[in-house]
Amino acid sequence: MKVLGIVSEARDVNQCIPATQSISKHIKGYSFGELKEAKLVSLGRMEVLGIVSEARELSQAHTAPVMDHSPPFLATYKSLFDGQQAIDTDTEVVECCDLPLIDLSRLNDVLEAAQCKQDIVTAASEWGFFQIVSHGIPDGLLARLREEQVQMFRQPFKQKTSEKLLDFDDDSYRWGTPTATSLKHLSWSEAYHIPLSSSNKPATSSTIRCVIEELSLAMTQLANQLVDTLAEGLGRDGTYMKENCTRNMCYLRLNRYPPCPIPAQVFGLVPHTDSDFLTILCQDEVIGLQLKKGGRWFAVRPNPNTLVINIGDLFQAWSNGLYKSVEHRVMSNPHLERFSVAYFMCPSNETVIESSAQPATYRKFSFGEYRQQVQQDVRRMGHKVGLTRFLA
Ligand SMILES: O=C(O)CCC(=O)C(=O)O
Ligand SMILES: [Fe+2]
Repeated sequence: MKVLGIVSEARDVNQCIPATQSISKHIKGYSFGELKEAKLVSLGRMEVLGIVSEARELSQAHTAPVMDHSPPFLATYKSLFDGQQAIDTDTEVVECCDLPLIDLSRLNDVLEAAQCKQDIVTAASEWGFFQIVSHGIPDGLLARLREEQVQMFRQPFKQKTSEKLLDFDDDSYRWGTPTATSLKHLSWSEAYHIPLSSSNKPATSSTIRCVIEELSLAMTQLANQLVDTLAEGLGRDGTYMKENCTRNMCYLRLNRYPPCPIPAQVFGLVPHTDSDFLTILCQDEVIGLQLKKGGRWFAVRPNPNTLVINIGDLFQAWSNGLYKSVEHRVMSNPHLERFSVAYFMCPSNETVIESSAQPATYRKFSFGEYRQQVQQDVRRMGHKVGLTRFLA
């Protein structure tokens, strides 16, 4: 417990560092969340004290004014903060969990392939979430994207809101939740939302452009491979999905969760399910992602060496509820910033989602219809209702 005490001192010291440049970097590559969650009592006392004094030095060196790259959450959403309740997650006991881990290289081994496919189907049915290794996306490519992502978010806030991101769409930069009417609907995060259709425009020579192009090709290949396996598990083939979810229908979202001074009051990303077939998520080492399983919230232990896969609403409907689109959220963190990248596998608006199983749990609907309903619910009620609107 002594170490935890020291860590909390480190945490207080870290609070003084305006840029909050991940204390994880100063605690031997562990984020504070990990230290706390995993109770890494094996860390030597002297080592931790050394880190604390390093943090102190840093705090003194960083007496610069507050960074101008973070969005003005407190000022903009002031009316929501006045007199509102906390989101009340502090009273919940949230356990840490490891997602089922699947080594995709087993798919290429004649002896292992069938079991590997079964593991994917089981994870999609029981968890709606799993993590993968040997996924074919080069580590170097993911690292280059992360570098570019950090640079993009480090631009002054004004520049992010006023400048078009290269030749991507005008409104690709988003922050907070403009539709929020209460604190529980506000997300303390910023994002670049990039439709991959814009990849078809003539490529500029910018690095981010090239990285996104390369990554989206690799992600599409990976998503197709997963979809083939998951469709096979339903006795169907993946052709329908691959034909309708072409790369130019998909999205990439670059997320940043700035440190939040009032973490008990606001989420980093509000609880939601994804409105797609499948999401591929690449997170950093900072804890934050939580998912609901059996009515309880679990914190996903971050593993930057894996990619996280989660089933979206459309797959749940198409599989007649066999695969689960599970509610998830990101907790805000008072000290650490967090980055993630999500690839959303979406079909065209005209694509009709219909289960082949009988009796069907959901009526058939087009993706365009689903999207419109989600937007309408968010506008009118402040939150998404989702698939229950489409019960048969
Ligand atoms: O940042 C994360 O870990 C989750 C992001 C997410 O759920 C989303 O963008 O839909
Ligand atoms: Fe999500």
